[in-house]
Amino acid sequence: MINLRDILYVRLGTRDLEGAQKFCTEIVGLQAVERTADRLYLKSSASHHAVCYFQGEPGDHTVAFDIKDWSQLGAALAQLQSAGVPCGQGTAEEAADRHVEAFIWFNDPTGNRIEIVARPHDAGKRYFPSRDAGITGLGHVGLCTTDPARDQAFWLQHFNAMVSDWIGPCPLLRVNPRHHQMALFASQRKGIQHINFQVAEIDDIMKSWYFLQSQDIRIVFGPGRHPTSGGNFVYFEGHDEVIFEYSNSDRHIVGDLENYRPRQFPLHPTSFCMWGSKPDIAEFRD
Ligand SMILES: O=C/C=C/C(C(=O)O)=C(/O)C(=O)O
Ligand SMILES: [Fe+2]
Repeated sequence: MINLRDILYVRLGTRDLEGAQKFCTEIVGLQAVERTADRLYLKSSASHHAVCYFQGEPGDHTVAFDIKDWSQLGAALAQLQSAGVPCGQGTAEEAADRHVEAFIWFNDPTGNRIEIVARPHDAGKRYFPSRDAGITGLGHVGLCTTDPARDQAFWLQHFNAMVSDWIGPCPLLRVNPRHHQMALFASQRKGIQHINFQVAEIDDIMKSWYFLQSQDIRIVFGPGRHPTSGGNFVYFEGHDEVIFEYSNSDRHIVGDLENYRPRQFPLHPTSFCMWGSKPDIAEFRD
């Protein structure tokens, strides 16, 4: 069993680093902390970064989690290798690029690239955004899956992942008490379906909703409220058509875990939004 602690960062290929920087700083409210000819690092908390754009193919996505016990990284790789999962050890140069001490990578059964990180670097500096969106940190990703049941079984077999709720066949998974760090949404493709940043309060979501509209940003869902995590949300389309979400979900699964039963929500619009907002997102349509 590989014990993960939390989601740490995403890596996104782009052919336009300048556009990514403009969108993420001026619209999303992330802080650019480092920019080279082929890299852009953006932060949303005390961690060195939450998003790294690299010069590459749009759609080339990676999601990283940090491992609870850094000494178990080798054992994690051995477990994945012996199960025949495509995986490998990151080089020292690749670790430096990620601002971590060490990492391994693997592909989930859909083909999503996942990295498991040991000893990620803290910044020693506060997150100081250029736009006050109220962001408190990277919350979760929606990850595309070509077979939700198969990929759920994979995550439950190898990791400390637990199902918090389902929408249709799609599980919302947690590796710590927060309601979810990853949701697997059925799709024809691999890659990140949306990137969630947590914000402090509903006011931040509504202020952003007005702000995004004033900037002609395409709102693709919300404002609304998820019955699953209980969070208020707004989703919008960003650079390279990547979808971003702000939400203020504060549901934690704690207490009598033995008897916790994940709730099954039907694949129906009310399971995505209890206020009646309709998503304009392929994977959220029933
Ligand atoms: O609309 C479905 C998504 C639900 C939630 C939630 O409960 O917060 C997400 O944000 C998600 O799974 O991405
Ligand atoms: Fe989400």
